[in-house]
Amino acid sequence: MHVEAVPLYLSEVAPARIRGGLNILFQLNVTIGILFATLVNYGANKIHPWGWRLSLSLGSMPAALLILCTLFLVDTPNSLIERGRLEEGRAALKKIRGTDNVEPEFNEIVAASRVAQEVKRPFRSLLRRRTNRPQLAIAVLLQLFQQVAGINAVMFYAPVLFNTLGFETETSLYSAVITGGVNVLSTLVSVYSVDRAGRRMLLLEGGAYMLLSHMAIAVVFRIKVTDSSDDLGHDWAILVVAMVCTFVFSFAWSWGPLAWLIPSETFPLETRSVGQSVAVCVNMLFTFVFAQTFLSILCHLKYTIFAFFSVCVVVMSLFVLFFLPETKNVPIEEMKERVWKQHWFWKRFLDDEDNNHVVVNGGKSK
Ligand SMILES: OC[C@H]1O[C@](O)(CO)[C@@H](O)[C@@H]1O
Repeated sequence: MHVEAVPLYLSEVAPARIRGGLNILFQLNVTIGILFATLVNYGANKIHPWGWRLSLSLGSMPAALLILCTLFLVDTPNSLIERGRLEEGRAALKKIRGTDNVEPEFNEIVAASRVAQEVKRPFRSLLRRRTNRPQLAIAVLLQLFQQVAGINAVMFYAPVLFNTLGFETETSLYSAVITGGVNVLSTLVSVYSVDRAGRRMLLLEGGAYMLLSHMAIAVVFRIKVTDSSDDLGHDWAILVVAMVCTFVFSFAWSWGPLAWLIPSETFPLETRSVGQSVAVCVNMLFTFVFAQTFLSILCHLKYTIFAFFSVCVVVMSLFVLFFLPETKNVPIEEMKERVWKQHWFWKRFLDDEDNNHVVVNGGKSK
């Protein structure tokens, strides 16, 4: 529930010019959580025989903190207005913008909420109406791509992977702490640059480095890991660790945070919550599938799994190049006019909708 609600909440309250950076604070906290968990595992590994109990139970701490902090949150103006609480919505908008001059934005949200109220079944509308296809396709594909790029092969199994490269258990856990630290630092890069460089640029650049690192790992495994020995040798193992860090570094400034940010800012109000839920569902489904299958896939496919990740990165980068519109600095309720209706491919879905209105309204276009 938090994964669905937090990116949406952040995108709705943020002013357009810093929306990306603010939204990415969500993923930053995910990465801090992962680092924290890895550090706990590193320490708990030394406590016999009950260290694992400590590892598991400490997971409740961030959950408790989340519940506590949620008590202090106010509703977003968009949500208040959508539920008909106009004056409260206006007051919330003034409060979060720090100015009384909010009428233009208030009117935009009111207009969006009128359209939203006409949609009685958002989930059905999301799946059936052509006009929702662009956002739905992008949300689903970004989540799918984020996972097939191989991040959780690394995040979940880094210690096992490093172990198979010949590192001791302790060194493997330590290496996982390093990748966790790289993950946090690089997400900070994204917070800083997403509203300057734009979403497309980060995804394309990140993709290039991810490709490079996957290919390098595939080549090293191909050359050095044979059936008779799984031990790479010190220098090669260090090279692989460096490439894993490069991969995590480039993922964390690009696909990691942006697969959450973009769906949360592109859906119109009427399908925003349900669209984000679909995105979360796809992400969790593929995370689960990877968690369950990666080790046996690695045993069977060996180095070719990294070749597979490389192909995925090429496909997802081509998708960004041709099909992902830039949403930097565009106010969230203006996406339809300024983004979708201008895009060479996706605009046909909205043109059809306008034509339908003309027919339905007997020639009176809305
Ligand atoms: O930081 C890496 C983590 O981020 C996610 O992609 C979520 O955005 C997880 O699937 C992964 O474990």
